[in-house]
Amino acid sequence: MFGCRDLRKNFGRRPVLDGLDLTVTPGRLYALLGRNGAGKSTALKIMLGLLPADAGTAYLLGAPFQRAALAHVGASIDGPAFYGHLSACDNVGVHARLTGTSAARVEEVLALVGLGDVGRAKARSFSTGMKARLALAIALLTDPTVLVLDEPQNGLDPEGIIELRGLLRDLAAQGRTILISSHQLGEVVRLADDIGVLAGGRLVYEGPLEQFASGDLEAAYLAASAPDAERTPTGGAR
Ligand SMILES: Nc1ncnc2c1ncn2[C@@H]1O[C@H](COP(=O)(O)OP(=O)(O)OP(=O)(O)O)[C@@H](O)[C@H]1O
Repeated sequence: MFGCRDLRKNFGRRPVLDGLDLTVTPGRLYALLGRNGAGKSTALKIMLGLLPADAGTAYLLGAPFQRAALAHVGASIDGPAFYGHLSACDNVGVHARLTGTSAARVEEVLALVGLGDVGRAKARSFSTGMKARLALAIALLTDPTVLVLDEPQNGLDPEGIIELRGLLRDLAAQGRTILISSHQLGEVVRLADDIGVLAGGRLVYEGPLEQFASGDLEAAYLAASAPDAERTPTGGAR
């Protein structure tokens, strides 16, 4: 299992995560949704061991989190970080050397994310969307079974979003476990199988996207994700 149970995290006196339970099903694309500042990045960082929790348990590969399991995880959190003076190829190459991945795989992932033709160009010349693709290439480098992407659609144009959707759908169809975050339901509606809506430090809904609301999805999301919404469990909500 990939997910967490009763995760709690305060920054100062402010609870950001307040008993978060989350479960990502292999082979299904899970989008963690929540407004700006809801705690999505915090949750992802704790689940990847980048930030300590105050309480609760993160699970990776079916067991409580252990650093060694990260060898099976590809992630892009907190936006792309690159060496601007290096080419796309060399940026991915740095990670390839660190992870013992072949040079052939570097070319392969660059092609996979649509950067095959610009591999020699310096990363600092890249648009936001190209940088997002480069971050994805690095995340995919080790052919991970678990993929975690913080707001992967940020900066992508409509064509890029369609390509990302195809790529992530293919990866999910191969049985991989995929968790992405987003603050906009509209962005994930055509991408996710399952969603978790984070508000008030916990999930107010977790389950199949199509069961989230019968009518206006956006209105339902805005109501569910409002920080001051009344937290009364209904239907599939928790
Ligand atoms: N290291 C930190 N120290 C103090 N406060 C923090 C820290 N990291 C995050 N926060 C606060 O915790 C809250 C949740 O932040 P987080 O980045 O997890 O939200 P998010 O849902 O990912 O938001 P966004 O959609 O804007 O990326 C915010 O109020 C943020 O200011």
